[in-house]
Amino acid sequence: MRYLTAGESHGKQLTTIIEGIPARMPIVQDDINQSLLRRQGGYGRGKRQQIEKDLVEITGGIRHGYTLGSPISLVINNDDFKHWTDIMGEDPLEENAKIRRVVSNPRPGHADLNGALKYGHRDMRNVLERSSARETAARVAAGAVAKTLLKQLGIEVAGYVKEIGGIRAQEIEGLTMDERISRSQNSPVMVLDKDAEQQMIQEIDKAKNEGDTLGGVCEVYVEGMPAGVGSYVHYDRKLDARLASAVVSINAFKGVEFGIGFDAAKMPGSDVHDEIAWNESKGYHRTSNRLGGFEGGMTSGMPLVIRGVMKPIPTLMKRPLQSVNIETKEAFKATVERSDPCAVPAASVVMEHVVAFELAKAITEQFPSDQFSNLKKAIDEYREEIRCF
Ligand SMILES: Cc1cc2nc3c(=O)[nH]c(=O)nc-3n(C[C@H](O)[C@H](O)[C@H](O)COP(=O)(O)O)c2cc1C
Ligand SMILES: C=C(O[C@@H]1CC(C(=O)O)=C[C@@H](OP(=O)(O)O)[C@H]1O)C(=O)O
Repeated sequence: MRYLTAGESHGKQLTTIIEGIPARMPIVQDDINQSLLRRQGGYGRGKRQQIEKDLVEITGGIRHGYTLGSPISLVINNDDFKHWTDIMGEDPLEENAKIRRVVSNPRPGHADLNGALKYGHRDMRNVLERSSARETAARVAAGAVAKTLLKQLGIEVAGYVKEIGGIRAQEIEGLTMDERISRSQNSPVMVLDKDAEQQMIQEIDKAKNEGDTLGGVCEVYVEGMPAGVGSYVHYDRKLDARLASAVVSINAFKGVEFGIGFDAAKMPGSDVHDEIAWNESKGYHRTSNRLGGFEGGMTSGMPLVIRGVMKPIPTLMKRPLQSVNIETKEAFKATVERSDPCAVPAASVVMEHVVAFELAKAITEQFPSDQFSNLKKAIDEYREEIRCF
């Protein structure tokens, strides 16, 4: 499986093309829309989300509610485009450059300057339009298709917020998967811990009033992955490594950890590793899950626990960062009209979908996947095989 996306933030639309989804898999368009709507929500979003209503149009690869095995193409319109036709529409005339509002002021913390240097764009709108996290809508659409596949194989993926602006959600023992999903989806900041929720809202409001922004940590929790998905034989087949790459590829994500993650550095080995046990009903399992469900680049059969850290949004409303105009070389402060004060809740939805895509990809590589029924049968047989191993 693989996917590509195309489209600019204020252009006409975003397109996703997904290749490798098995044929004859049932799929519901509204499930993709639910994922898109979740990504648009979350406390701390800016004014753009009031303009957009992300709904997917299926333009290829699905017929009468089933996948065909051919590439799936999905389109999401940018409703804001109607306000940007002069700037983003087709207009080759140089004298209209003013109308196109050429961007010569690179914003720190964005792709603007590095992208301009690399591609030679003197109008950095050509960089920022594509490097914008608007593209994550197209990625969520791809991930929603992957989630549909996983769910029908008994694998559930939940994404939620773990930390915002230094406020950390407490771990709640014994939550079921359904509780994780419903708690996060019924929380304005998409967090499982109700006490932390109120504090996070206060911190976001404070940052917003001060014209500042907040980052945080998102967690993705996965149940139902059989042991042995991924591989130890090559660096590029290690599933944890692939997930790390996918998570850091989300805009503004700066790091990843699995299970206890960076805390492992402070602990002795006896407190870090997960001991192996066996019983008739579960087969092999671990008595703890500190390593977050991965050993040797493969799943261990325990729930996957993956966290990603998001830096605070770089566009600051009242505390603009210092930069340099690329035409005049004069210093200026990067002012803006609109930006998200905190997009960590929305980013938790993006991370959930990005993780789902990598898991579905690994599964379809490992098991026969031309037809969905064959994939399902193969996974069921494999689960039984490893239970009796
Ligand atoms: C869901 C989401 C929404 C974002 N919204 C904004 C925003 O409104 N303003 C902004 O300056 N950056 C926003 N960002 C962050 C930028 O896209 C990101 O900092 C930029 O692409 C630079 O990428 P890098 O931090 O990965 O280097 C958002 C990121 C995500 C994931
Ligand atoms: C459009 C989205 O996020 C955008 C991501 C983004 C950025 O720089 O990454 C900047 C903002 O763009 P705008 O200036 O158009 O408001 C966000 O709104 C979205 O998530 O759908």
